[in-house]
Amino acid sequence: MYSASNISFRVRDKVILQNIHLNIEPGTFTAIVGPNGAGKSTLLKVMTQEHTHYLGDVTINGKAARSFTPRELSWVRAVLPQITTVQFTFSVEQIVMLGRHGHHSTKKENADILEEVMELTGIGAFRGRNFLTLSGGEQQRVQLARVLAQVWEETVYPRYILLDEPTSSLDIAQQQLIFSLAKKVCERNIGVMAIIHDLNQAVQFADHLYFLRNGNIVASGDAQQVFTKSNIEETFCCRVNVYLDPCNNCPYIIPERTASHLAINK
Ligand SMILES: Nc1ncnc2c1ncn2[C@@H]1O[C@H](COP(=O)(O)OP(=O)(O)OP(=O)(O)O)[C@@H](O)[C@H]1O
Repeated sequence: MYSASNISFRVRDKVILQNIHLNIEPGTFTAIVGPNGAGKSTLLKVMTQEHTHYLGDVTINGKAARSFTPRELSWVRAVLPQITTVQFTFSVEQIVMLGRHGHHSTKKENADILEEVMELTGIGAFRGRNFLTLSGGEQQRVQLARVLAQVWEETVYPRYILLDEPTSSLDIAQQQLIFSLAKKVCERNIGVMAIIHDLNQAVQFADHLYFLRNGNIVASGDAQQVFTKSNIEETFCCRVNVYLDPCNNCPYIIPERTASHLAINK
């Protein structure tokens, strides 16, 4: 399990996270939702050890995250940030292979992993292309393949991937594809944590959801437990109606068009 216990984080006198408890179970999909500025990306950066001056404990498979070397961290968790900038002319294959950096694998093992993740993410057709010439959706699938390559090997310990809004700027089909792929890799005993803005997507894919507001977890549980009108309205200050989608057998929301949300929680 990947756990955050009693995490608080501040920048100068500004409190950004307060007493956060969060678990990512291996083989499951955990979604973090919350309004802009709630602290979601900061929480992800604390989990990944990009931010280290936090209070509380982050543990990965029972071991303090602070005690991992950067290389050890790279074996156990991979991160897809909101924006990944590539400045140089890398081929698609080269980008995916960056995920194998730091591993002690043979050339053959790396080549096999490359093939598997490229096939899963459907990027084989442009393996030799300059990454910068790909569309936004194609680039994001390549970046996902890189992240998967990093934690693909079956190991005795569970691995994790952490995704920060992986589908912003993608069309609806590409969004569904990215989340479907992330959900599928849970089958390899990989725990997935994703920051998701689209609540309907979060509830469709997540086994467990955390609602974050003003640096606090205000609700957590499975969809049935937390995806309620009151939780959503209080967290997002927006009036919504919750319905049941008979196709996916999961709830979905439609926000109200009125400006009455401005009066919520003020
Ligand atoms: N280095 C910093 N200095 C000051 N304030 C910061 C710093 N980093 C983050 N913050 C503030 O902390 C709050 C949480 O930021 P964070 O990026 O974690 O929010 P978020 O929930 O990911 O937002 P969004 O959905 O808009 O991406 C914001 O108010 C942000 O301005």
